[in-house]
Amino acid sequence: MAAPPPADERPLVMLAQALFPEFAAALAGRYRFALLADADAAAADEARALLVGGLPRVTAQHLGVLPALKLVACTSVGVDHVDLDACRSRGLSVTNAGAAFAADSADYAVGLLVAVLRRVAAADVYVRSGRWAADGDYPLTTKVSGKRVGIVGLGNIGSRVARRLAAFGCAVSYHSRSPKPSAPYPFVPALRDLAAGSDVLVLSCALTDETKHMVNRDVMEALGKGGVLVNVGRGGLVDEPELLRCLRQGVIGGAGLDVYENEPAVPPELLAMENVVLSDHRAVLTPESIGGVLEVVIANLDAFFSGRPLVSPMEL
Ligand SMILES: O=CC(=O)O
Repeated sequence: MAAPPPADERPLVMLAQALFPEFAAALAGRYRFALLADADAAAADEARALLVGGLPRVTAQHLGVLPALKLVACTSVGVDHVDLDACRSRGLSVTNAGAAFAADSADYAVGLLVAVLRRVAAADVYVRSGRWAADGDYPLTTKVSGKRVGIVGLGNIGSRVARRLAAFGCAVSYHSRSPKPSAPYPFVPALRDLAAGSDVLVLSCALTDETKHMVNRDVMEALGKGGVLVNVGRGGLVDEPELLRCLRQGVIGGAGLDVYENEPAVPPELLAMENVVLSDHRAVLTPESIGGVLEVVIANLDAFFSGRPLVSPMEL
């Protein structure tokens, strides 16, 4: 009689949603997977780790069907899509992408800043539509080098934005929950004051109950009519209807937006504004960064299942 097949000893990892094929291929040798939406009771009872790929909403109810759960491993930097209160009260560990996306996000923030101040996208449309030959040069735009830039959130991304802009001769200052003793830039305790002293405000902080709608009319009025808002954090950091009003009324001068409050919905009014550069929440996404995140996820899962300290645990 043939011997029974050996038991599959790979640990089970529950998936909040299907993985990118690259992720699935790289992890399949080490782990078994079940998809939360389809998992049977045995898998739900067994799973000690939940892998949250992308930004699907993970509620207390989702967590509640996984009684053995100890780890929520996210592939993103921001974890506002996960009910962190529920994780805290269950004593779950949560990990994020660490610094894997930071360079790409910082590069992109600087790209948006340059694109808005120098009207790169509008000039591109101008040339493509034949208006250069027909109507003459596109109007003059604004110099980037030497601008005063206020960075909101001086973490892995914000600190890289600061370093890049220092090379442009920009005067960088920042606002965050608390001053960073090692940062060589002035800390500004009130966001309104940071906006008042900046030509450009770059948002690179997490979305939390405290930071939701932190950029309100008052902050935009302080930024002023020549001021530009760049957001590579989360749409919810900004009161979006107020942003639309401020752009329409010329309260601020422009915006570079990679994120929105209700993605993938983009307020239609933005589409017609020449002083606004838009993209589809892609600041973090390059094949190189995705490879880096894969390494962080594998390192966290391997550490968890072998009882070693996690690589990128979040403070809850
Ligand atoms: O926005 C992307 C992320 O948080 O990783």
